[in-house]
Amino acid sequence: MALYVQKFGGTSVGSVERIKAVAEKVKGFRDDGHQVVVVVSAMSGETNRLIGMANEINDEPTPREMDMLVSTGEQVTISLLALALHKLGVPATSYTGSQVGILTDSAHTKARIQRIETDEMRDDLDEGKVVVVAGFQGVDEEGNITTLGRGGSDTTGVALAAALGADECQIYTDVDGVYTTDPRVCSKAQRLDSITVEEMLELASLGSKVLQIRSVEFAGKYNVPLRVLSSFQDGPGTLIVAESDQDEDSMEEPLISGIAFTANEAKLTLLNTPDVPGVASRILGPIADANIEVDMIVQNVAPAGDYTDFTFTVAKGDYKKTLKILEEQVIPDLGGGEVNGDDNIAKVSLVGVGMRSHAGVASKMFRVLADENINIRMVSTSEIKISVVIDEKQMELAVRALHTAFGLDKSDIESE
Ligand SMILES: Nc1ncnc2c1ncn2[C@@H]1O[C@H](COP(=O)(O)OP(=O)(O)O)[C@@H](O)[C@H]1O
Ligand SMILES: N[C@@H](CC(=O)OP(=O)(O)O)C(=O)O
Repeated sequence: MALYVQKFGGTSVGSVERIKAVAEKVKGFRDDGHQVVVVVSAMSGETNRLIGMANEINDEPTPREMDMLVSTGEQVTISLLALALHKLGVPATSYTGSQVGILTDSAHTKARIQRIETDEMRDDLDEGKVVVVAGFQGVDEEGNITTLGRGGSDTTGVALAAALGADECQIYTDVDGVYTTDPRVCSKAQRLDSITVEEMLELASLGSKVLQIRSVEFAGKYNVPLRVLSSFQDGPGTLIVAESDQDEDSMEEPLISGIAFTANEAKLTLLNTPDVPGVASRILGPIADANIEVDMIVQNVAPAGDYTDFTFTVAKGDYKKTLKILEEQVIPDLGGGEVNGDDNIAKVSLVGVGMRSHAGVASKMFRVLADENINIRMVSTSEIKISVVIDEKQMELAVRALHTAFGLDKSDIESE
């Protein structure tokens, strides 16, 4: 007998028929003698619908009320799934995050889990019940409902699996695993049997939507066996593994494991800023004070005592606010300069632990993009990733060209 935490995403519970299909799947595991805790998201589109209504009423909604509102999406699906399980003769009880004891800090809309009470879940499991938990939500010390950030049900799933010491956390979604890149953009993308925690962290943080980054962090930190699978077809999915657990066959790692991309950033350049100590902090300080996260940063080298350009990226949603801070606070403070902004950019990233031991990945990447006439505007690297910023309209072309050039296309692998 194993204990599984199974998380079903929005598409997997997107209709009454699909909820019934999830109930059948869960019943199958229980009939095989396993204990199951199910975490569900809201029906696909529901969270956006709720946010849209709030924005129609108030364009600056308070985070506490937003959490109160958006947490209702998951309350619908937990009860419907419990009812579907009852209909199949399976005893099941549904719980909101607050009822099940998912305690978080008070950072509304991006709360972090601090503690999970497991006693009630364990009692239910021991009584042979399926436990159905609302993903994406928790409760703070004062009893306020909180949410964990978009895509947060993945994190609920992995956190519950860690707290319960589950044998595996299974993330059921609308693709049958983690692919070399988003299969919706590149039809030649192929499913990976396994991927390391580190690589998955990079892919998630660089835009691959398949897992929320914090769920991967949790899995790494608490050693939770984590698998991504399809809700709609059987198959082994993709196992997220610690690097040391990779099997012998994969010792000769591929150079690149995956390609991530996002069009969700904007670029800002301060031209003609004085090149003296302290300037970077005077530019980025007010931005940090406004709680805006900065991603890539590039400062041009200037001759001593001269002027320089300073470029950085922020989330597209923070673009206008950042522009305003630069124009109204930073430029007057620096006593000069000019702002240049662009929110039609995309970031494309190659990720792979194999990069550590191979030179020349960046130069090959740049050559492939040059051959496609794609201009690179910014570059950033780490030990296992290279990211470039390019024009948004060339994003998909870049992803496909790089996918082919780095030997990731389906036909390349199949013919090996
Ligand atoms: N490398 C990747 N592998 C698999 N899917 C990816 C990848 N990058 C992006 N995706 C996208 O992630 C989607 C699944 O995530 P999401 O829509 O959040 O699912 P859910 O609603 O089940 O949580 C897929 O439909 C796919 O388009
Ligand atoms: N419903 C929430 C939480 C979530 O995780 O959804 P999904 O599993 O469909 O990505 C959201 O839309 O962000």
